[in-house]
Amino acid sequence: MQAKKPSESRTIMTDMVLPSETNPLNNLFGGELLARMDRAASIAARRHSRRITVTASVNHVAFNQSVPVGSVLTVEAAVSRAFTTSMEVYIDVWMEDRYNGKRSKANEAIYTFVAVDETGKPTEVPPLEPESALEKERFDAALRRKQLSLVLAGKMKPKEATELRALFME
Ligand SMILES: CCCCCCCCCCCCCCCC(=O)SCCNC(=O)CCNC(=O)[C@H](O)C(C)(C)COP(=O)(O)OP(=O)(O)OC[C@H]1O[C@@H](n2cnc3c(N)ncnc32)[C@H](O)[C@@H]1OP(=O)(O)O
Repeated sequence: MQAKKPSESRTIMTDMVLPSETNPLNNLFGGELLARMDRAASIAARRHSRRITVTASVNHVAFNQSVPVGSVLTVEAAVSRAFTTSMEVYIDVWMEDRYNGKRSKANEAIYTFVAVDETGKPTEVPPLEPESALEKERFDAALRRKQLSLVLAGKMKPKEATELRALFME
């Protein structure tokens, strides 16, 4: 299968924060943000694989900054590494200040998607070829994150997580 670049899966969704999506402090619900990220990441995984994709795990989410009602939020997702049937998707969330238009990083998350056929059976995806320094950095660390996710899910024995263990031996 021919390798693809992260730019081929990059998905950018911009939308505003409505009052119905906020908590009593008038900030965006965490669950609403997770759903927006899932939608963008799912499209990125589909653009990379051209297959049906399912969310296998949410590996990392950091709510660094609250997002007030009325904010304009941009969710940017791209495949950061493809394995055999799974893809890691890195999501950056940017917030635009409603008064001065200044853009700041509001959130970051990493999701894992698996490409499946019509029967739900995992199916192979094209490899990923990172280009920029940031894409290469995310690509390199993705294997350790996959191993951590599998260990936490009870799908891999810690002693088999060679690259992850090496991180703690340095
Ligand atoms: C084109 C443009 C227009 C597109 C326009 C479309 C718009 C579209 C909008 C849709 C809007 C939103 C859509 C969201 C998508 C859902 O929300 S999907 C619903 C939620 N997710 C699910 O229901 C998934 C349920 N789980 C499953 O089906 C199975 O567990 C899975 C994920 C297929 C994995 O099955 P399995 O038996 O564990 O398979 P296995 O062969 O062991 O593992 C397969 C791969 O998954 C990896 N894996 C399994 N578990 C984990 C884990 N916990 N952590 C990391 N990796 C894991 C394995 O390592 C393996 O990776 P590879 O080494 O092959 O790369």
